[in-house]
Amino acid sequence: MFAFLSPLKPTQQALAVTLRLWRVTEATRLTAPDLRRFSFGSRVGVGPLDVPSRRFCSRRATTDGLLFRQMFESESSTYTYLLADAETKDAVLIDPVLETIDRDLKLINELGLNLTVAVNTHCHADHITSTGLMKKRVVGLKSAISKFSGASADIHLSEGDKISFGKHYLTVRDTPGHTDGCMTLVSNDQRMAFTGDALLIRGCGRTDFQQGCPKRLYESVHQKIFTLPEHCLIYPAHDYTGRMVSTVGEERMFNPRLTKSLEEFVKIMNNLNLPKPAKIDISVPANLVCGLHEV
Ligand SMILES: N[C@@H](CCC(=O)N[C@@H](CSS)C(=O)NCC(=O)O)C(=O)O
Ligand SMILES: [Fe+2]
Repeated sequence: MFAFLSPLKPTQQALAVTLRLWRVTEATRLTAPDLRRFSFGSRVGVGPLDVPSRRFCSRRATTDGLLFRQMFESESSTYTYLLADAETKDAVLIDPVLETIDRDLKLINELGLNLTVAVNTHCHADHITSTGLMKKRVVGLKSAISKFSGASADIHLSEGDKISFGKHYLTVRDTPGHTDGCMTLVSNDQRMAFTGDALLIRGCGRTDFQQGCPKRLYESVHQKIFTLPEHCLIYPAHDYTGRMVSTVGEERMFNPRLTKSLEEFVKIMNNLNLPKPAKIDISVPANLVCGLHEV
C-alpha cells in the first residue's frame, strides 16, 4: 500500500525508513545497547528488578569458549544439557534420557565432542536415565551421581566436587529435599546453575516420595541456590509449561513457593496432592543402576 501510494523509488523508500528510525532513536535518546535490549524484549516488565534477558545466556555461553545446548524430551518434559569446551572438545552431559539417547549421541558425534562424563542431578522418578546404555556406546565415558543418591555410578559426587571438561568445570552443591541425593551443578563463572528438581522455574521438586522433605528443600534452595549471583541462569531438569530458563533474581522474587516463609512452604508442599509419576515404579529401580535394570 505504502509502495503503491509513494512517489519514491524502492531504494529511496528504504532510505526514508532508515532516516525515520534514526530520528526516532535520536528523539528517544536510546543508545545502541538500549536498542539491542529492547529489540530482544530483555527487561522483565518495568519494575524494581533489572533482570537480564534470556539471550544473555547464549551470548555469554558462546563468547568464553563454552559450547552449550539445552535439549528436551517431551514425554517426561525433561531437559538434557550438553556442555563442552569449544577448544578441547571435552564434554559433559547432564540428565540424559533413555528415549533420546540416539539424538544426543548423534549431536555429540556431529559436533566432534569427546563425552567424558554423563551426570544425573538425582535418581529420577519419572524417566529412565540413558547413562548406563551410553557407557556401552561411548568408550571411556563415566557416569556420575550424588553419593547420597544410593545409586551406582563410576563417580560419586558431593559438595564442592568438580566435574572438569577442558578449561571449564561444574561445581557440585548438595541441594537435598526433593530427594536425599539432589545436586545443583554450578558453572565455574557462576553464570549457570543446573538445579535438577530442587528448583524449577516458578516451582520446585515435590517432596512426597524418595526421602522428600520440604524443610530440607527450603533450606537447600535458600542457602545453596538463592545465594548465587542474581543474574546466574537457572536451568532446571523439567518444565511442564514451555519455559526454558530463569535467573536466581527472578526466582528469588517471583517463585510462588520459595518466596514464602518456611512454615507456609511446608504447608504448600504437604498439600500439593499430585498424582505419582506414571513411570515411578520402573524408573527408580532402573536409575539406581544407571538405567540398566531391564535393558
Ligand atoms: N506427570 C509426570 C510427573 C510430574 C512430577 O511429579 N514432576 C516432579 C518432577 S519429576 S520427579 C515434580 O517434582 N513436580 C513438581 C511440581 O510441582 O509439579 C509423570 O507422570 O511423569
Ligand atoms: Fe525428580
